[in-house]
Amino acid sequence: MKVAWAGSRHAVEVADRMACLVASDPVFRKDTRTMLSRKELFKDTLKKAAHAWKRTVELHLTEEEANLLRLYIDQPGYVDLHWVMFVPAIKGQGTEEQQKKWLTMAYKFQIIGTYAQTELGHGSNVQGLETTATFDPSTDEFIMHSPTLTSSKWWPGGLGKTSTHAVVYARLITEGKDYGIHGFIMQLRSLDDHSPLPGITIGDIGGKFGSGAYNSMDNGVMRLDHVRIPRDQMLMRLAQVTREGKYVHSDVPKQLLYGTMVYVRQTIVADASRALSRAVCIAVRYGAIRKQFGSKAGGPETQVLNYKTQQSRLFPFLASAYAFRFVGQWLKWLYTDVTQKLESKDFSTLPEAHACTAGLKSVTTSATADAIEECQKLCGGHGYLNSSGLPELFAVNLPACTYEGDNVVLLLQVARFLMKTVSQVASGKQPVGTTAYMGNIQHLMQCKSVVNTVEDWLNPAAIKEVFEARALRMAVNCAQNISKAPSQEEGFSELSPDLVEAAVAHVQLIIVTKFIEKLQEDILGHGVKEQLQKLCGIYALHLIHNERLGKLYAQVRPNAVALVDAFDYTDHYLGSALGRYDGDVYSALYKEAWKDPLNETVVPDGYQEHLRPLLKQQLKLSRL
Ligand SMILES: CCCCCCCC/C=C\CCCC(=O)SCCNC(=O)CCNC(=O)[C@H](O)C(C)(C)COP(=O)(O)OP(=O)(O)OC[C@H]1O[C@@H](n2cnc3c(N)ncnc32)[C@H](O)[C@@H]1OP(=O)(O)O
Ligand SMILES: Cc1cc2nc3c(=O)[nH]c(=O)nc-3n(C[C@H](O)[C@H](O)[C@H](O)COP(=O)(O)OP(=O)(O)OC[C@H]3O[C@@H](n4cnc5c(N)ncnc54)[C@H](O)[C@@H]3O)c2cc1C
Repeated sequence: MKVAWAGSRHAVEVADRMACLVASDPVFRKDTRTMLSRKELFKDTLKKAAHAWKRTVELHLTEEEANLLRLYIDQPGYVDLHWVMFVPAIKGQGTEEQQKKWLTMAYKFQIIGTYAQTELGHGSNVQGLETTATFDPSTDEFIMHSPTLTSSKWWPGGLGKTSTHAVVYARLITEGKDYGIHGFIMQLRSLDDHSPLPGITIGDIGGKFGSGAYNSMDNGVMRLDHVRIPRDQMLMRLAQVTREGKYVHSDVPKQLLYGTMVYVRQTIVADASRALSRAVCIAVRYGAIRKQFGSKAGGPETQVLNYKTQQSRLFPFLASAYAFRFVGQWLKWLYTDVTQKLESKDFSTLPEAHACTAGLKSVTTSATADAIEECQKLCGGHGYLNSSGLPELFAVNLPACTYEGDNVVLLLQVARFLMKTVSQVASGKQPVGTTAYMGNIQHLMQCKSVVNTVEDWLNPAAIKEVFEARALRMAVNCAQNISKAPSQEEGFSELSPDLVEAAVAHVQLIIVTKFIEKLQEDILGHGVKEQLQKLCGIYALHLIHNERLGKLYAQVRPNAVALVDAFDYTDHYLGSALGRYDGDVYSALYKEAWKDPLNETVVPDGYQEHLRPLLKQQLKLSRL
């Protein structure tokens, strides 16, 4: 099962090696992280990042190994933005010459970069950004400026205190005309003393939800006051400004400006499955250790994992973790495929790649955030302790519903793609890829489900048909209602809640389909495929019909702990007293409690000033 989860034996081996490297290095300790002040936490993040880079160089780690090392360190920081957004933005939007110049420095960490798109006033509406980049032909420079308070860059990770450079998104103005949003490479801080360059006001935007968690990241604010940069720092793969100030568009679609977001959304699906699997791992393992109530005859107490209510709340998450993992692996393939096509100037699959990444990012991150919260409840009181690992896991993953595109905004993008496809089907065009099922419109609009029993839910063809019919009928229904509205725009707006539901149904169909396709591969190991079939059935059935699932849960229960062990997480990475591999939960909780700074003294600070006088006064009064 470990191989099925990781994707290959090689993937299991590399992941194990990197996880152990992190777990055995004292610099990467994280058990007291939630007790650090913001300043201590930030410094700790800088230390870990520098140490990780040192180890990467010393051990000549490959890119795959270095990425895993960073993952297992498990502490958001500026390096994430550098590798996940700054470097890909230059790769996707820079010319070959620009890539050579900037990536050479970025790969050696001679510069640290971030992705500065969002502003105080606009995040979702990228076309509404206000920062300007005005070309000055007299000096061959762009003047980068924040004309209003709301144009202040706001949120970019690493911007607050760390980044020396950024890809800054701004409205390009040349020859008096506004050509809309483009990317520019800007140096922000001195490479000698790290002070902001003239005209740049920069800082951190302040503390965020939860202790520890995303507070390790210095999300930043930046104002620009007529800062000049050379013309060749405009990212020029999509469009160029000539020496004379002429705007020239390349023969690539302008949507490639959003390419970095497509890339990151794809990686976020993998992050979501990992976060969900961690929460499920904690809740399942703890559920096997925790016992409450016994039989009336005074027999042994029951493992809480044996309660049917616990299973019906928890096993759909276990199934979802596997479902998201497999769809994430497929999405990575889709992204690689579309990138190769783009390189040979085939842009035909770009809309589908956008819809798939946007939709899967939305559905998986929303489900994951909800599931982590529920896992906290599934662990009872102890789940609420920081030492359970769940509060921090929740706080770190909750913003994934917002960053890289608010989930509802992205689902509306999927809906727009679906409405277009429905109208193309109506005019006789055969849909392809993940919308190919829409071509079967006659049958799917009328067919009746053959699913009656739990066993039917293990029949892939039956499952697929149910999901296809549901998704298609919801999409067609929306399209018909939009066509009755006074205008397409008004109809879309009025029906947006239904459109979001139709988009979710389409995305769930993709997830179910990819799970089924996974089951058609050669899967080694005794009983592995059978367990995965049951999980696939649970994933599909819990979305459609919450009844009849008990039988499947009972079949999964004997292997529940093994199914979470297959995630192959070290105790260091899981970071949970409740989810420990050895099950020694109570000693761990007890030990963790004593690490809290409040326990450094037996009598707390503040006793002399506030507690003692109060108690003495009350004592005096009671004696009167
Ligand atoms: C423990 C450590 C973990 C490490 C993990 C690290 C990860 C990093 C962590 C955090 C980083 C977070 C970084 C950020 O958040 S960066 C900022 C991200 N911002 C957004 O995502 C903004 C969302 N908004 C948008 O994407 C767009 O504005 C929009 C909603 C898509 C609307 O755009 P616009 O107004 O231009 O467009 P239209 O709706 O009119 O669409 C025009 C056509 O373009 C097509 N389109 C839109 N987007 C794309 C795309 N990305 N790719 C391809 N095509 C796209 C759209 O479908 C329209 O096409 P049509 O044919 O219908 O005209
Ligand atoms: C932790 C974190 C890290 C981030 N890192 C970065 C970074 O490194 N670089 C960067 O540039 N940005 C970053 N961001 C910003 C992030 O990308 C934006 O916050 C995100 O895109 C959402 O935009 P918004 O904040 O403008 O939300 P808003 O658009 O203001 O959303 C507010 C509400 O309005 C709704 N809404 C908005 N538009 C519509 C619509 N058309 N139809 C229906 N409902 C709508 C949304 O669903 C939401 O409920 C980060 C954000 C967070 C939280």
